[in-house]
Amino acid sequence: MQPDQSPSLYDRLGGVYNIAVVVDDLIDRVMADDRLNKNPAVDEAHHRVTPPGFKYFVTEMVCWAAGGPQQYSGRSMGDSHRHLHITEDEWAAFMDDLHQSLTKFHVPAAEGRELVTIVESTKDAIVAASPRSGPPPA
Ligand code: HEM
Repeated sequence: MQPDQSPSLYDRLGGVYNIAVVVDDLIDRVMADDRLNKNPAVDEAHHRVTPPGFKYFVTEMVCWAAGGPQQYSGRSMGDSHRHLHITEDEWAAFMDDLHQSLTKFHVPAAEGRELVTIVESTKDAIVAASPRSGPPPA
């Protein structure tokens, strides 16, 4: 970091050790969330992928998106979610899980909002890919 630059979100969150703690809690919530697992495709995938591997990819992605030195090495959000047919209600449940994890670890409001903005930026690739998410905008 240059002296005249403000610290990245990654640095303000405390780097990978802190980000991984929040992702660990979030993925535990998401994988056990009945609101998500009532979707059979999500339920199948949640029982197929291993929690450590899933946490690894999401941690890597959040670190990268927050300005850390990591390079995200997983699939695109469209490629990894298209087959899951995720609905608006399921998206809302995921965001509720995220807010619970941010609250649990007392992530400061400003940094929490920036993280939520990053996650929201993936919504079109994750939800709009679903044939069940409604008609395309006019
Ligand atoms: C309702 C919301 C979501 C649900 C139900 C969901 C569920 C899943 C499931 C089941 C998988 C494994 C897919 C498979 O291998 O067949 C997956 C992969 C993944 N998801 Fe999500 N997800 C959601 C939102 C998000 C968001 C918001 C992010 C990131 C900001 C994210 C990041 C990832 C990553 C990084 C992978 C791994 C990609 C790979 O395997 O290469 N997901 N998700």
